[in-house]
Amino acid sequence: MSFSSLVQDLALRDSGASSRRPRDDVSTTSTMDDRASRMSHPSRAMSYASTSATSVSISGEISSQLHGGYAHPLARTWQAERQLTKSMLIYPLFISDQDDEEVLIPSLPNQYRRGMNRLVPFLETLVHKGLRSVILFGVPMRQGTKDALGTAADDPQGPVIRAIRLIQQRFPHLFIVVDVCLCEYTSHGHCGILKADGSLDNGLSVDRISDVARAYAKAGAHCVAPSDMNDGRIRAIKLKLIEEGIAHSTLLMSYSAKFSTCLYGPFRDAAGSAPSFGDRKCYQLPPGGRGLARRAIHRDINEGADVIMVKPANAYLDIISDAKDIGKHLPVAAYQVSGEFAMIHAGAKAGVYDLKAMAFESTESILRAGAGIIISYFTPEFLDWLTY
Ligand SMILES: NCc1[nH]cc(CCC(=O)O)c1CC(=O)O
Ligand SMILES: [Zn+2]
Ligand SMILES: [Zn+2]
Repeated sequence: MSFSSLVQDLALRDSGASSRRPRDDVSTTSTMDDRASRMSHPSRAMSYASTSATSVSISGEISSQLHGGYAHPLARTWQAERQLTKSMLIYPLFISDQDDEEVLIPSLPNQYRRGMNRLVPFLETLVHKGLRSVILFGVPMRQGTKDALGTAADDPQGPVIRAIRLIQQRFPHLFIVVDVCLCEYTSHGHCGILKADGSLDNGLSVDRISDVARAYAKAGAHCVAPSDMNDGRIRAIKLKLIEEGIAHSTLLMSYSAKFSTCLYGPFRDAAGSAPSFGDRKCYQLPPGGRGLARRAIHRDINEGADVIMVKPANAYLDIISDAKDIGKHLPVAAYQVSGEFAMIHAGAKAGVYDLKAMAFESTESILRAGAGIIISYFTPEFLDWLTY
């Protein structure tokens, strides 16, 4: 049989099939019974046999038939290398030093800044729905708490250390990540200690940041995640965890590829961490700097990071893919940041798309790029939307 007559033959058989049932609605109307009867249909079996009998390679008209591979909803899930599950999600919490506070953050839809006394009832509901992990950000609201050294960051009576202890005690199965940075605690709002000329003093900053990380880990954090971007902080933190005898039980997640972006605006509103002068362009990465991100990822792996993070996520999928490629032996995390979340909400509100559909699509694209851990403000919604 010639190739063209084979194709004609297959086309005829196909049109025979479509006389029983319209071809196009396979995905919506096919039932298992329907499927089973088609599978065992003798003419079907013959057409497969005749395909292999001729030495036609799987090309052209035959390999162009893709729809069968994803007609069924289950088959569609098989097309993704990773399925979104509840255990991939980390939920950001803003913890204020005003114990009774529960204040909506205007630029960050449905997100609140909460004091200690509001934490347990709020988390109770989420834990019941399957929440596995949170990332904590401390927000000192009290006047006079901030200084040039960010002293309040590791205050044992400050919101973060108290929240670590409380959460660990009340929700022993919740994995506690703590963001480690000074910008929420410094009077100038930068992510470290400054020199007289206003630039970061890398040595002093790394020393201070690693002390803060050690304090959080000692208080019971399962994971410390430095977001400051000072050079060499991963190594310094790892050494202090080893010195403290807790390196074996503390995960070190590095914000390795953290870009300087306009997408952190709502977070800075929430945490009150906008710099009082200048910007973060000399320590956070320039958005075009793919090579720089690759170098930072390599460096942090060599310095002892257990997980590498890319942030923001959706506009940086190539970086996530690079991270997966460079860090073959490490899990990759991605942070869908405040501005991305606010943007998705704004689009939905403007009628551009359905919020849930976009929440899933944006998250699935992050997984597709290579991340297996996602820090997401959509976590409470996903706990409702996902079954496991
Ligand atoms: N170092 C602080 C920090 N840690 C996490 C975020 C951003 C998170 C978000 O936008 O959701 C920021 C903001 C910044 O660097 O200015
Ligand atoms: Zn910072
Ligand atoms: Zn931070």
